Amino acid sequence: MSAPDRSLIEAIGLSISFGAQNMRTRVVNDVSFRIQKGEAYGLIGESGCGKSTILHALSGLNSDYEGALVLGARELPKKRGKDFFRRVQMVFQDPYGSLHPRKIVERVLAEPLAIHGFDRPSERIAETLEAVGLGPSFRYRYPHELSGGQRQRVAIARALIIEPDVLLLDEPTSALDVSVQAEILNLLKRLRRERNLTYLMVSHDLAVIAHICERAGIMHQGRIIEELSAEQIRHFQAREDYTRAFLEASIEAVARREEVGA
Ligand SMILES: Nc1ncnc2c1ncn2[C@@H]1O[C@H](COP(=O)(O)OP(=O)(O)OP(=O)(O)O)[C@@H](O)[C@H]1O
Repeated sequence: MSAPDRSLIEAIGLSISFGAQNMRTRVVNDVSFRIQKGEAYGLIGESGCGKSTILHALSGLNSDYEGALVLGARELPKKRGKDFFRRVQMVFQDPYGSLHPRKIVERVLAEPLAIHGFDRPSERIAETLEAVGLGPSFRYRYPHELSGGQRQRVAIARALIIEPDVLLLDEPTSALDVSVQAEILNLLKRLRRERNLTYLMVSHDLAVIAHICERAGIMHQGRIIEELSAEQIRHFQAREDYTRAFLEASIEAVARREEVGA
């Protein structure tokens, strides 16, 4: 596959290890990929293959890595600055854990606006709630008054409200029921189109990746063993035996998802 011409995000020889000295284990091994501006790129593979570890390094949650991570042609410093967080926002898997239980939605959304010095907070909160499909009444609710899908919408609104360029999506639908997953995936698809966002999405679910992403890196034991387009995924056009077996094991899930229109 030819490399994208205008990459916004790039990982170059990324390696990540955990543990002290002689107990150190390398869980991400010399991983490189490029994501074009406006593209949705997926990282997929079995549990424990290193997907979330890559996302955590890129998001600034873990600065203990080797290799380079690049945003917009500039290598990112290990300690990310405020501007990085304005441009790159993360949405986590667990919508229950990621919202503070004692903060109403309005406060959840007002905080990033204040941190990054945005004007017109009240209008921005109303606009963003509407963009994620929540009416004005949600503004004054606590997380415990929301369903899992509604919480994930709030988490997406919190990420979007400061107008980032990039969303890092860590299994954003895997904690939700299948019908709700479909709604959130469709929302993410629409938001990317409307706002020209760039996505890096991690999932163990091939159907989710094939639905959202144009390309994906198939991971196995800390490495990207192959990159495929969504089209190649749908047609099982894999070079590596491991990828073919992985695709075949996921075929039913992809077919089911297409039936429900997610
Ligand atoms: N903070 C940590 N300390 C030690 N080991 C870790 C740490 N975080 C992750 N690991 C290990 O690194 C490996 C990769 O984990 P990672 O969470 O990136 O996998 P994953 O592909 O995202 O899988 P899953 O979908 O199950 O989260 C696993 O073996 C995990 O146990």
